[in-house]
Amino acid sequence: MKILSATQTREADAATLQYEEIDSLELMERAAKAFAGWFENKFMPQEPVYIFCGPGNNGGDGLVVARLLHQKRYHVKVFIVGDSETASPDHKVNLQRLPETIVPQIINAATDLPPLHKSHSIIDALFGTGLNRPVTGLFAELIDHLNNSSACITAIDMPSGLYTDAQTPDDGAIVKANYTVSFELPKLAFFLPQHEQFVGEWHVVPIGLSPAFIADVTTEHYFTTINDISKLIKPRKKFSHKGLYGHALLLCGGYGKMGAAVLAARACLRSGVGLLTMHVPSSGYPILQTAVPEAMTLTDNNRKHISGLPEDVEKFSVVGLGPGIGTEKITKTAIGQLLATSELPLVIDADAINIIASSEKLKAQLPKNKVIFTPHPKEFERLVGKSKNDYDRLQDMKEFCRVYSCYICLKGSHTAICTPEGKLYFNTTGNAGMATGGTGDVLTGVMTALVAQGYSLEEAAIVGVYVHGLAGDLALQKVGDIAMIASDLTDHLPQAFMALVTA
Ligand SMILES: NC(=O)C1=CN([C@@H]2O[C@H](COP(=O)(O)OP(=O)(O)OC[C@H]3O[C@@H](n4cnc5c(N)ncnc54)[C@H](O)[C@@H]3O)[C@@H](O)[C@H]2O)[C@H](O)CC1
Ligand SMILES: [K+]
Repeated sequence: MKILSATQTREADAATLQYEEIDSLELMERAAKAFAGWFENKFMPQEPVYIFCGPGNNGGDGLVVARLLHQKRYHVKVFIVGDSETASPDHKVNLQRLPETIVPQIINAATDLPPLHKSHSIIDALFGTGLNRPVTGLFAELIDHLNNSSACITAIDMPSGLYTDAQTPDDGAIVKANYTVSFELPKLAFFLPQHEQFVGEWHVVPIGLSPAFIADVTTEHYFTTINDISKLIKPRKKFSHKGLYGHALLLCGGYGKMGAAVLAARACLRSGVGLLTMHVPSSGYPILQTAVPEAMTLTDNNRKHISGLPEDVEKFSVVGLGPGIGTEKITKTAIGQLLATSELPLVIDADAINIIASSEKLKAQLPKNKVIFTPHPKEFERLVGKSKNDYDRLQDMKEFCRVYSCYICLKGSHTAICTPEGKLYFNTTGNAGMATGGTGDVLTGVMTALVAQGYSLEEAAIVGVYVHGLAGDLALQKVGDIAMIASDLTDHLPQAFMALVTA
């Protein structure tokens, strides 16, 4: 699904009015109704609701929400900041439509700020996608007041003060919402880790923005949904044999880190690969043969580290490398040999990323359009460099993928997948329980298996990340986030793939 910019959201808004021949008041009513529906499911009518409205249509939404919640017997108080003479037309109309029993309180100075209590439920309707400068002055004082209270804050569309799709200047105040309920599509800002404290838990409610407009609009930014991903899943053929599903090679493991190889191998096998060969340091032989009997195991000449490659590397469909391998010189030499002699697609993780990051020569040897990197933020920094903020990091990632014609999956709460053309997909599965050792090794195994089966690199990257997170979400229901370990993900891959096939 597409992520629209603030400008495109406004255009979608206008297109919807035109196609549906409705006026903007009706769309505002729809948006507020969708928000109020969400709110009623979350908060009981007994709790006093304080709604803070700004001068634009976000404030207008707040006024409609006040009317709708009042009808549902919520105890609503409305606060309007500044001069309502300069408010947007739809804001003004909905101010008139408030029931007589709701008398808005005007905030003209800091002394007008109401005391707040943790039993209050706050709705932030100050600014939405129309924010066009950092929030300062009285608005900023109000935002500080809200942030310093212990009341629960729900933002309409955007946490006020946060730019929708660009870096917010440092001098602007931003609401720290517990929940953000946004209209139709999530905003780019929601996917960036630096905004977690402002956006809180985000939800999207549909308001019927024109599907035709959304289908036509061009963007580089996408988020993945179960429908997008299930369409990409390749059904198994009836007259199947293992030769149809590729032969993967995993170069993984080191002395004391053979578990990484086991995790990657099991995940690879649970993701549909036809055949799997492991190449591990020789001390890993009994471990792999015992722990993963389905995989074939080749041993390196070195006992502790990978120092070379198997013969006939070209017979494999894909190589996954990195988990547990360390950064010894001999291992670096082996990777150099792989890059110099093979044109196979590669899934590169962990210390293989660190090794490549440390050498311009190796970077220059990366085969074009054949590499997926799966770094966590530290590995990303070594590979691509340090970025000033999350937006710059997206630009830096696009630039790196363009220069080296590669794919990057930057792992995080919303893993970002970048293509050589600069397309960015944000993943929507996964949870904090997955922040534990070995889950990255599982991802390497999953993605390697998908490439082996003939998924394009773009498909393997977005499907792999999605199914890995979905396995984590399914595991969450059984073991919770605190006790979750990487093997729980592998154990839930079958259920995750089944969910995608039947979606
Ligand atoms: N398509 C949709 O999703 C719909 C969205 N709706 C809601 O409308 C807002 C956007 O409304 P808009 O009037 O364009 O902008 P805002 O309310 O966010 O604010 C504009 C208002 O505020 C002034 N302003 C901007 N920045 C600042 C600042 N830093 N300090 C002070 N004042 C500022 C600006 O000059 C304007 O006066 C969207 O988020 C939704 O909530 C519709 O209701 C339904 C369709
Ligand atoms: K808001």
